[in-house]
Amino acid sequence: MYSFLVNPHSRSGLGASVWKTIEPVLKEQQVEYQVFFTQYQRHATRIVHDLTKDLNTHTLVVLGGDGTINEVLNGIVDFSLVTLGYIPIGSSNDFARDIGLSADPLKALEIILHPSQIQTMDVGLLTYRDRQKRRYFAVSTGLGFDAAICHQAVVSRLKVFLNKLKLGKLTYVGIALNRLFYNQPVSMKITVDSEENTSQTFSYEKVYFAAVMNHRYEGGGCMFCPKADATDGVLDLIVVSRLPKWKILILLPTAFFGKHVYFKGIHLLTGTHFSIHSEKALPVHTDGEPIFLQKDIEVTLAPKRLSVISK
Ligand SMILES: Nc1ncnc2c1ncn2[C@@H]1O[C@H](COP(=O)(O)OP(=O)(O)OP(=O)(O)O)[C@@H](O)[C@H]1O
Repeated sequence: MYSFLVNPHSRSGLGASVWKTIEPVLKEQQVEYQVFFTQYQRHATRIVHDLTKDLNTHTLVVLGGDGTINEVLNGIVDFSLVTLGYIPIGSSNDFARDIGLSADPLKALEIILHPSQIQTMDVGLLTYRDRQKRRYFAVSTGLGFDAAICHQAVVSRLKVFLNKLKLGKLTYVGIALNRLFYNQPVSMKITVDSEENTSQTFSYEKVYFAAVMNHRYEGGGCMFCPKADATDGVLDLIVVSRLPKWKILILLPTAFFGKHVYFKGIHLLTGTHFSIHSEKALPVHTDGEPIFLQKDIEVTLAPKRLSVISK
């Protein structure tokens, strides 16, 4: 039995119309399925928690964007009991981009119904407020400028307008320029635990953002950590610091090709646990979904991995 989680609101309303093309195929192929439509923010988490708390195996199929994937992850009671299928219809789709999932909903559905490859993927775990609060992430979590863009995108009318023109990705470019102008860089102290159980602390001045990535892309195709691999058992960190704003304007387009790594001021590290302390409270996101301002976050890997239909 397939359980479909449909965010009708994804890409400003595309979700509902895509479902209308998916459902006839399921009926025609006599697929056993149930469907849940999300009605409000974080509803997907609640639905998935209720579904998976029976501790049976489940195949969950998400029709939405990275934000819906994030909400679904945070509802799963035991990752090892779930197989995830994904029909990417969001604005940024960074999770799908790295796995190479088809952007054509009917092709993606065909793969989900007849999979030839299931990948076991790492899941990231963010904790904050002295580990009292936690959120899983599929793609990345970040503190600073990248999260400020996500915070702004949630309230942006620009996103709705550009999504209607099928140019949703441009939302992030427009908002990035705006945030770059207003956000001031800060100092950060970052402790990284490596795979070999060594721990090192680094201090950075004038940091625009620090992002811990499980996949290579965030922000709608920026390959911030070109070596990130969601199957390697480690997380990748990027810190962007000590760069004049005009240089960041030049750097950002190069990040679409992973060429930003050659700029002085880009720091890349890998590890299994990161403690990040910022001089000031900054916006935080997981998979593009905003979390209130934080000064201290910790990022690590969830103890269990998730099976994802990839081909
Ligand atoms: N019925 C609903 N009405 C309003 N918002 C909803 C509804 N269902 C889910 N949401 C919210 O929609 C937000 C965005 O969803 P999603 O990530 O699927 O699409 P997107 O923003 O277009 O894509 P991306 O995250 O890839 O940019 C999530 O924060 C989710 O909580």
